[in-house]
Amino acid sequence: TELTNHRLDTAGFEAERAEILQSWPTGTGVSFAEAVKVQEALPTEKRFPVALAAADAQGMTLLQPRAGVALVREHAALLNGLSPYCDVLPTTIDAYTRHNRYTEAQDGIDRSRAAGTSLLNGFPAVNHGVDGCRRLVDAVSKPVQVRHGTPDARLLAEITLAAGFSSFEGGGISYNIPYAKHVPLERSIRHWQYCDRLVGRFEEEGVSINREPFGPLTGTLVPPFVSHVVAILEGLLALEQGVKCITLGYGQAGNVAQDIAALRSLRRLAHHYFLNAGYADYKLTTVFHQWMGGFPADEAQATAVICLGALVARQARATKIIVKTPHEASGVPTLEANQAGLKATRQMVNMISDQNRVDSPDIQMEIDVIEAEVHAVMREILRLGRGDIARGAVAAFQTGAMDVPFAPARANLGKLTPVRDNHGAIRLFDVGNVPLPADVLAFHRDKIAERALCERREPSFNMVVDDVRAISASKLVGRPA
Ligand SMILES: CCC[C@H]1O[C@@H](n2cnc3c(N)ncnc32)[C@H](O)[C@@H]1O
Repeated sequence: TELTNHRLDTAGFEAERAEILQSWPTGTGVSFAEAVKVQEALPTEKRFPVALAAADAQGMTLLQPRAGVALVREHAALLNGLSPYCDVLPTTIDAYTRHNRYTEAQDGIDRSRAAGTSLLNGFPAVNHGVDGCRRLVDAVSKPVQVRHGTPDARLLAEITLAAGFSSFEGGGISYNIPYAKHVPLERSIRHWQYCDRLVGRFEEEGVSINREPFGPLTGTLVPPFVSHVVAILEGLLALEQGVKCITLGYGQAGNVAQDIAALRSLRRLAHHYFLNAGYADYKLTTVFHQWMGGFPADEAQATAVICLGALVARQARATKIIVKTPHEASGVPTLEANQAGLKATRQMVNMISDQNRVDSPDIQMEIDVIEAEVHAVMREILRLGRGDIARGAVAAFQTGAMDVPFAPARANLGKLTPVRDNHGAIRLFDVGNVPLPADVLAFHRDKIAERALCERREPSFNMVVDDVRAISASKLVGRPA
């Protein structure tokens, strides 16, 4: 049946559920009635929606690391090592599981056991099953979220939610375009309607589960409007399936005014589109991801990047920060490196929290530009989808009206090309087929011309390449050698 943005019907959902739970042996351990009981038994200090609502009400910013290792006991020990330095916990899922390659994940578990150390780049939750995941949730003392990159996360959602995880990251666009190559967008959006419907079913039983679309996308010079449109679409798709607790995200790009503007505009735009679509019964929070691009290998320099992200997130009053580590350039961080990133972030957040928010004309100008861009693209999506945003999203990626820079997916056109301006803000070197208004295009052109003049070189793809490498080379703008 054709993809539409309508709540999945019960019969269809149940039929699909039976099929999903048969797709791997651990699926047979899932019972929805039992899952509701496990969720109901969670103490409030282990509920993600409660932590988010409290932080939002008090204007606090929660710290969350990423972390995931192969075996239950080691992963629990890792999370308990991080817990004193953060407010909410992750469980980063391994790459095999993200592509439903559970046989290889099992092999990774067996080899990790034999080696006495994790040989996977995350926690293989599907293979550990409900029992293993419940042991993990019982072993920690803070809310735990599933963080991954899975186009088909249906079984992962069933197992982890049945075990007491109370937040689930991802979406049908944000976990396809940056994470997959050959998965049709219709398919991943449809799979995530299932995940959102499952969360909606928990909500109907009085159990709230947080959903967090993946904001940063490719994390490489992504213009704020591009990630905002995906976030808003995935928020709308989730609301239609009965999700009530939504966190929308944004990945730090580097220019302080633009990043603050991006986070503030994200909240306003989301409410605008959610309310316009007729939803009112939801809780919205925001998450700021510290720099997602290339990191300096030097740990002191990497810590500076982490601190810049902490400052901006707190200035923008993000509800949550995803914290990086000084090992970002090398791979899966050690416990100590992860703790270091959290401690530096906490120090910065504390020092900023007592201060008033900085405001500047730059911030409002960036907000105006982002809002004009988001409205232009959302209008096109609604036109292409004849009012249906699921169909409109698919069509927009086909025409290039939506286009994520440096994305691997075949579903993505890849014509839009970003570049930094003279102050490091993300501008458009090539707008591709994105239908932006003429005055906005002129704004981008002028800002890039300013840099070209200053660097005495023509705007070119060399600037883009220089920018992609700049922060690893301890700069923001990729100045010519
Ligand atoms: C959004 C995903 C990219 C980020 O996710 C981090 N990441 C991936 N896997 C793990 C892991 N197993 N433990 C701690 N961090 C991890 C990377 O470093 C990067 O920052």
